[in-house]
Amino acid sequence: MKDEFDLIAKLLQKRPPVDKSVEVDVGDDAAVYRPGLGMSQVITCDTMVESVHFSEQTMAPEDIGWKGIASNVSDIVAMGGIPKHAVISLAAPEVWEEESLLRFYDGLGAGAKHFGVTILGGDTVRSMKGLVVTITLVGEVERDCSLRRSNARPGDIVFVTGPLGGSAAGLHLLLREDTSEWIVRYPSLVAFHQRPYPHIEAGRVLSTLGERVAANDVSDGLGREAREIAEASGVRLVIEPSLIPISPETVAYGAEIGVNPLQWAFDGGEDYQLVGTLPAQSWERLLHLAKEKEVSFTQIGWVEEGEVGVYCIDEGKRSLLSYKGYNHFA
Ligand SMILES: Nc1ncnc2c1ncn2[C@@H]1O[C@H](COP(=O)(O)OP(=O)(O)OP(=O)(O)O)[C@@H](O)[C@H]1O
Ligand SMILES: Cc1ncc(C[n+]2csc(CCOP(=O)(O)O)c2C)c(N)n1
Ligand SMILES: [Mg+2]
Ligand SMILES: [Mg+2]
Ligand SMILES: [Mg+2]
Repeated sequence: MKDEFDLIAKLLQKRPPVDKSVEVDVGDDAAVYRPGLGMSQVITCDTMVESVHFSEQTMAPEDIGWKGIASNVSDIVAMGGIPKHAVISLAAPEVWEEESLLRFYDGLGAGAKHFGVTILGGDTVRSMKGLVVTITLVGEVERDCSLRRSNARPGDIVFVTGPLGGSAAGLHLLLREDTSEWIVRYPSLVAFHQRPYPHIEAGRVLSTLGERVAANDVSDGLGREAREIAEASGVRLVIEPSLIPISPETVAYGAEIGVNPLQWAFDGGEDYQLVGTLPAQSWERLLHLAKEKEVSFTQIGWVEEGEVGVYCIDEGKRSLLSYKGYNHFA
């Protein structure tokens, strides 16, 4: 690369085309877009830091780009929204040469295309150590239809949208010294970690249901995300661990190395499924709509009155959840 501007020009060739809601595209001081009529705007940002969120051993440059988009899409999905436009802040050290940065943008562009996101700009600077990627994503949701963490009430059903713990199992496998032989045996675990697929339709089914729905995406582990719903709503969530969907390969890998896969589900994070609650009388209608949209919802528990928190139920006995989830500063 000749310089910063030459690099930006090359990176921009990797992004999907913009739609007609964009009034001013990349190339000016800021981008301008038109929000959908009658829609509320949703905005989120997430950062990925080398050695914290990924390393050379765990993710190829393309995977970092894909996962950066996916983790932001996941937060828009958790509000029931449609992801729309993103800006990308990139701080790259010298060791990240042009070829690797272009590969990072290949993954970013593929993710953006898959999730229907346009890239409207960003910022490119030098970092002294480690790659740092911050993505800001805007989306939209029908007015007053967003999925709030504070929406859970006693009597509701607690659900998740897909298997949990797979990403943490994949990370465990990728960090092994003898990783290559395990990758061949458990490819789906590597995919859970490197290529998460938040389900936009799952969030959309929930936000267009016309019901009171709470939701949170599982970035920090089921234990942490469920607790955030319990605390925001002032209720008790009761989870039956045997109902938590865990993929067969996650179970098999856990059994082989002597780890209870529930630990990955509760504490691992980065699964980017939803955990949420909704009134029990709407459950059958949700399942019917979900079938049409090819998304899955699994009941894992229910909401009760009582001391705020997350409880697990085992043979009829409730105990306070001991799993804490991922915490950057703990
Ligand atoms: N530095 C910050 N300044 C202002 N608000 C922040 C900051 N960091 C987090 N928040 C806000 O705090 C809330 C919780 O943030 P958190 O990052 O835990 O949520 P999340 O994005 O769902 O989780 P994750 O980052 O694990 O995906 C969000 O509403 C977020 O916007
Ligand atoms: C090399 C390496 N070591 C550890 C982890 C695990 N990890 C890092 S951040 C995070 C929570 C989600 O991030 P955030 O809360 O910032 O959205 C998790 C589970 C990883 N992915 N790669
Ligand atoms: Mg966040
Ligand atoms: Mg979130
Ligand atoms: Mg987090």
